[in-house]
Amino acid sequence: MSTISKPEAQKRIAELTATINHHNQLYYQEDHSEISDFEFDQLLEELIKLEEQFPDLRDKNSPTQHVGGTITKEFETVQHETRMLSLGNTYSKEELIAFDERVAKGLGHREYSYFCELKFDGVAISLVYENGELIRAVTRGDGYKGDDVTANVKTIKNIPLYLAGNNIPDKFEVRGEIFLPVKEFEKINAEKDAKGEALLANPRNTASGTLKMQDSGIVAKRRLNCYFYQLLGDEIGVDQHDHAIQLLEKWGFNISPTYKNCTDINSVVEYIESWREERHTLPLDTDGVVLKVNDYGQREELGFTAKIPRWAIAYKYKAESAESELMSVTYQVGRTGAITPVANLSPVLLAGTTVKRASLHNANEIKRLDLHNGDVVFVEKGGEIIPKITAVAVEKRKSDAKPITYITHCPECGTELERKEGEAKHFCPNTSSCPPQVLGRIEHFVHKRAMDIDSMGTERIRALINQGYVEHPADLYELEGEKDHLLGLEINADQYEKSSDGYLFVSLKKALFAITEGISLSAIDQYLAKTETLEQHQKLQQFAAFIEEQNKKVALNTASVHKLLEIIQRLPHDQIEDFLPVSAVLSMFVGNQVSLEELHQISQKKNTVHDIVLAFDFGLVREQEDKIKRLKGNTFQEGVISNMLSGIEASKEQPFEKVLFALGIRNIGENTAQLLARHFKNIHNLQQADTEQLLEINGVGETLVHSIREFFDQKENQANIQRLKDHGLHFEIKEDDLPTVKGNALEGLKVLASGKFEHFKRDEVIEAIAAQGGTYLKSVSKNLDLIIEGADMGPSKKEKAEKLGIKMISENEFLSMITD
Ligand SMILES: NC(=O)c1ccc[n+]([C@@H]2O[C@H](COP(=O)([O-])OP(=O)(O)OC[C@H]3O[C@@H](n4cnc5c(N)ncnc54)[C@H](O)[C@@H]3O)[C@@H](O)[C@H]2O)c1
Ligand SMILES: [Zn+2]
Repeated sequence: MSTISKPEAQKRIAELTATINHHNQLYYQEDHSEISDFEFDQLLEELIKLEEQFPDLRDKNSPTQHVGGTITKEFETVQHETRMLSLGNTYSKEELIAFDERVAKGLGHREYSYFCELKFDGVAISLVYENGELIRAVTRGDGYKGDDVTANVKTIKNIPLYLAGNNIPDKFEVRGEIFLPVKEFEKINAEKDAKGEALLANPRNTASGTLKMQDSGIVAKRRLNCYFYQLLGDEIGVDQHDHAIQLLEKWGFNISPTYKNCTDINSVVEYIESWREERHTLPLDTDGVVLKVNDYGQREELGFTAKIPRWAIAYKYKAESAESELMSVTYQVGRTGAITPVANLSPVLLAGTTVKRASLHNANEIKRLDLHNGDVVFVEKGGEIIPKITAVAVEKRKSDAKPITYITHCPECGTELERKEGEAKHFCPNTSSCPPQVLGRIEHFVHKRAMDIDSMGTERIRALINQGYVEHPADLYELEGEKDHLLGLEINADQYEKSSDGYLFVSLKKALFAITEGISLSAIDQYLAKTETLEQHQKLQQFAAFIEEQNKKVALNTASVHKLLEIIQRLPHDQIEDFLPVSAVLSMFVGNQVSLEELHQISQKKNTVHDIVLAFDFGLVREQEDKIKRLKGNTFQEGVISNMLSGIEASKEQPFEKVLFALGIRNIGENTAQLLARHFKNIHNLQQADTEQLLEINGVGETLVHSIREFFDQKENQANIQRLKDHGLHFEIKEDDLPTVKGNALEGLKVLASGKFEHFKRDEVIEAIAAQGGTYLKSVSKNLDLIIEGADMGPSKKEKAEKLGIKMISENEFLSMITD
């Protein structure tokens, strides 16, 4: 043990306490972390050790003495009947064995076994059931009392609201971990990315934030899930954990099938090892293994400390770290114009996947790391999905390595970048014609929920933008006239990439395909997959051996590869993993008609091979043309073009509310667009509305008023609306767009609507019921007169309604009732 004087210890304890409290507050209250779990656990461990060394310096409020969370003011506070504890944790096998020795000693060396489960990385929840019905769901809070989040938890599909079966105790409590499946998390982020919104950091924080939302409707959409791991109650009739888990399974609770009973610590270690990599295939994030003494009697003998049980411990997997080389920094322009620097790395294997890139977030991060070209860096994949660079091996830096300098101009459109006071990110201010920003606008416009134009995926839109066909949505309605030029236009899928200096690169795969003969794309794909972790020049060198294996035109193909290698040598150092400079490849095909330097320069201004070739007046023979064709991306074909054009034509029939949403006015979502469309009936009224009139509408606030003003104040927007109008889009409401009809079809009736509806949103059904003289009730009870049954109405609700003999009608029956 290190020697530290008492005053020093006192000072350090105060520091650690403040830091840990700060991170706890962030983690539990704000669903955000500034340091990794490992770093956090190390701080806590240091504090525990100091307090052990100087027991009289241990404050009863120390973070070592209570669980990290607290309750909030937003929910009702509920006292837990049994305290919700934390778990001790360790990252080392030695400590695991030490734990086992304490258990053995505590039990007087009698036989015992461990129940092993994965440690699910989500949010702890306690559910109380009475008479087979879920009556309360409470968060862990400070361990003694938590937040009542019942309404939110009830929206989680596989949490049973009612239990069916025999011998279910009148009252019991079950605990588990609410989580967001990784797939759902990725889906949410993909949607956010498409809208140019900030991405969520990880599934745990997202789950935690979701559970604390005030609107259960939004919670329901997030598709949370839950695994259960503990059963509590006076009359549950089991005295072993494995039996309790089996009971829970029988009663219909969701149990992760990954658990295992282990009779000694060695098989626990085997269990841990068997899941170290395999856990990445599970539907949720896990960060370790929890082992618990299986027998309840033995648990009681071992007891608890202030914060953790002595009969259980969590073994946590340390985030893996790997060494890699920084090849280059490229800059991505988001759909909102935000610039994100990306580190291109030599590929390394990390936590089950090959990593080639790491996010650098912003200029501050590059400064913080003091990144230089060619640096050897450490990458880590923690709770976050995208790997990050944690440090630089400065001692390995070459003496002539240049520091990375941040770009000053947008790599997409050349506009000078801006950075607002107090903001970390740089922005491209050219919202109207910077290609990724235009892309964001067009993608939003054609979206299913907006103008609903088919056959216009991201790549196709990008192609149309990059090649100057589309800048504003109104341009779409003029594509018909360009029909002939569209045929054969290159769709530059993922095969191109721009280097930090703006040079055009093409994928290695396409390049190898184009320079060789008789070797298929899929064979090249397989070769690249096999050599994934090699450095790029090794991939190229070993490709010669692969050519021999393929045994097709060996001499010719080998010569081509050598020539390519030689040409690449002559170009500047900039590298992008798995991409090659287009100029290098093209120069192999066009012979001496133009110099490599000239080609390279032009590739800085162009976005596709097609564009570059068009820039010269080459005299090419058939064979050369064929080679160039092999290098190009997919092109627009007849069928796609006609689908696209008829989709564009059909979109003219979209109602005003969809058009309004499609315009992409900031802060006008789908619902707001609908609200405004129905209220103002046409775009003219909306534009003329003064602040007061706008604020009168329920759901419209200052921010929205500002966005509306800002939008209409721009002349360009006015002009574009006019163009869209000229093309026949609807800028006023048609009366039959309105579903709410006044009448007395439900006079005096108590009505509930349940499930999903085709023609109504949640509050619209309620509105429609009220408009017909009915009273809306929230739950199924014998007071109800009528239930309108939507799709996917909860089975337990339905069963209860049937039992009570309440009349149920379908959405269509309801529609004809109110329109008669
Ligand atoms: N990065 C940060 O800033 C920061 C800040 C605070 C806390 N943290 C992290 O939060 C955790 C500490 O919080 P804690 O006190 O909740 O401890 P813990 O999360 O390590 O352990 C207790 C919790 O584990 C959960 N759990 C998951 N699977 C389980 C299973 N199979 N059986 C039993 N329980 C299971 C339960 O919700 C239980 O409440 C640590 O992982 C710590 O690194 C990080
Ligand atoms: Zn730009």
